[in-house]
Amino acid sequence: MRASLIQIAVDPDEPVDSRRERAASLVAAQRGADLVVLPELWPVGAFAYTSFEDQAEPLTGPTHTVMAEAAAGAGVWLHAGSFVERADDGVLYNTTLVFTPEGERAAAYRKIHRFGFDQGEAVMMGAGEDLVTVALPRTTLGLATCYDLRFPEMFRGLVDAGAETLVVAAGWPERRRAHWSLLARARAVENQAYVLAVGSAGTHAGVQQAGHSVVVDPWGEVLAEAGADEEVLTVEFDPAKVAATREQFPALKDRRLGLAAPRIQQT
Ligand SMILES: O=C(O)CCC(=O)C(=O)O
Repeated sequence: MRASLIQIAVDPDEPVDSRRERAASLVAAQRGADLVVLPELWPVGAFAYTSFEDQAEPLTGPTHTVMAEAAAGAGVWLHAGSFVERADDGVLYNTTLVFTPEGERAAAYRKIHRFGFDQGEAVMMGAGEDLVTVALPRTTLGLATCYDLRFPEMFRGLVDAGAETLVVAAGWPERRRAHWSLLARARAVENQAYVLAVGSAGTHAGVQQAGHSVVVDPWGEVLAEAGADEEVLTVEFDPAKVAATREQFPALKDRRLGLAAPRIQQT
């Protein structure tokens, strides 16, 4: 399979509509790829909290329209990163869209773990409740967004639901880049799955982005890694390696705690 990770730069001086069109052009240029992935909140910027209300869109708003057309135009599976969704009840969500090569929406995932502790996204947005997987012809994707990367139990849940390729769309800050690289590899090794982690470039509301999108194989080897600036990271990977790794080194079969309610000894 060939995947293209579009590490788009978010420049506050670039109008959102222009960036949407630019993202669509970048997707169009990936014809021939099986899967194209964009990062978290690239239309508005992951840390541009003061713009969330103004830039919120319904599920089928402008980002949905432009990305559906881009997927169909390029004939690719498109993980369109995430955007600020305003639900019918007015609640905002950090929502990821996935489209088929025909431009049909295959999935929508609302970020489960909101970042910011007592501010920003954590107080401005609702939390998703559902784990989401998407069956492609040769692999099953498990969807995660940025801060989700810190929660291994979520990834184990995705693996239990059949995910073999874990896609993390992020707007990860440069100052915690070491965590990004380490956690992406950890999630791949512990789940014996591919990890496609795509970040953004540029500076969102003063927060320098880490870039360094990375693709890790089920053995923990880094297959490809981007630099800090805008770029498209293209990688070929063999989905069959997930089953082969799980068969050759069947650590997932040795799990104990999921089998029954664990006994807890407290002294
Ligand atoms: O966990 C982190 O260090 C970064 C998370 C984040 O920036 C986000 O979820 O938007």
